Order: sequence, then structure tokens, then C-alpha cells
Amino acid sequence: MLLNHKYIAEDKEADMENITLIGMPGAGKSTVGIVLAKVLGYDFIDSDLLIQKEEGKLLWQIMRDEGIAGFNQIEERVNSQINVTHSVIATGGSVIYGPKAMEHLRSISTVVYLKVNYRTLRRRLGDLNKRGVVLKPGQSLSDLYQERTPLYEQYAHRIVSVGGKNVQQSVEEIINALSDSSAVDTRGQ
Ligand SMILES: Nc1ncnc2c1ncn2[C@@H]1O[C@H](COP(=O)(O)OP(=O)(O)OP(=O)(O)O)[C@@H](O)[C@H]1O
Ligand SMILES: O=C(O)C1=C[C@@H](O)[C@@H](O)[C@H](O)C1
Ligand SMILES: [Mg+2]
Repeated sequence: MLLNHKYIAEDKEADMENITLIGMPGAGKSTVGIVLAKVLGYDFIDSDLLIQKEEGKLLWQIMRDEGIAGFNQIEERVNSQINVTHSVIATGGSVIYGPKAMEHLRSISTVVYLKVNYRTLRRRLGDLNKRGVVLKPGQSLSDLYQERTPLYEQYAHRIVSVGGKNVQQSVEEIINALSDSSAVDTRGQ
């Protein structure tokens, strides 16, 4: 049920107090995440903004100065240090390359993979280089989608398909998935 605030108080899983959104760039982690936080009465944080604040640089400047591997290390460190309660955490799409960060996020939150089909992503993303996506030389969006999908699935407690949905519908789906004990749950595996 949408906007069921009882969920916050009564669902055991909500005791974890945080929800982390993972998924491909353009999946809507930031766009949907802030609305989800508002609906639940949670705080909202965006890992990408934390990284920029800590480093005093924009993401593309960090990638330019430190390279992709350096950016990934910074991203792993910053995400491993997140210490919040009652928050929706929108991560950057490349967070799943940092196993320490993912274990930390899994320990402080319910991790939700926002799954978007390839065609929808292609339409949303436009020029990947302008967006500052972590791409190896010669890697296409299709390559990236195939490389990352198993990692998002591996780290997710819940998987929510949001490709054909607007922001409001996506928020509803996430809340439903969090309330549904039969939904995909990979914890303990
Ligand atoms: N139904 C939808 N849900 C979410 N975003 C949508 C939708 N339709 C179009 N968009 C657009 O897709 C983009 C989603 O980008 P957003 O920055 O939220 O993705 P992200 O998952 O946070 O990516 P990143 O990993 O780069 O941080 C935005 O430009 C948003 O306006
Ligand atoms: O998916 C990615 O490779 C990225 C997504 C962004 O959120 C940023 O974290 C960064 O630009 C890399
Ligand atoms: Mg984002």
C-alpha cells in the first residue's frame, strides 16, 4: 500500500532505519530517492555529493585528476564511512565496484536495486562521457550493463523494476518491495 506510514514503525526491516538505492547511472536513484525520503519522512543523502564535498572537487575533476581507479577508491572510502539513521542513501552507479563499501551499506541499510531495462537507460543517458560514467577504454553502455547487472543483483536485498514507471510509481514499488517478505532477499547468501 502506498504511503503506509505504519510500515516505518511496525515492519521489522524498517528497524535497519536506512534504505540504500543502487543501480545503473540514470536508473533514478537520486531522482526517485529524494521523493522516497520525503514520503517516508526520512533524510536523504547522495553519495556523489558526499564525495564532492569531501574532495572539494566535482566528480569529473576527481576522475580527471585521480583516474578511474583513484575515483573508485575514493568512492569506496566515502561510502564505507556513511553513518546515518532514518535515511535514504542514493549511491553512485559505480559503488558496486567497492566491496567494502557494499558490505558496509548492507550492514546499515536495506539495499534496493533499481533495475531499468537497457533500452530505457540508453534513452535516458545520452552522452556517457559528458555524464562522467566510470567506463574502461572501449567499453560501451551495453558492456557496462552486462558487467554490472550481476553485481547489483549480488548486493541487493531487494530488486525493484522501475523501467516503465514514473517517479511516483517507482516510489510505490519500492515501498511495496520493502513491505513484502517474499520479495527477493539475498541476505545470508
Ligand atoms: N520514470 C523516471 N524515473 C526516474 N528518472 C527518470 C524517469 N524518467 C526520466 N527520468 C530521468 O532520468 C534521469 C535519472 O537520473 P538520476 O540522476 O536520478 O539517476 P541516478 O540513478 O542517480 O544516476 P547516477 O548513478 O549517475 O547518480 C533524470 O534525468 C530523470 O529526469
Ligand atoms: O555509474 C557510474 O559509473 C557513475 C555514476 C555517478 O553517480 C558517479 O558516481 C560517477 O559519475 C560514476
Ligand atoms: Mg545519482
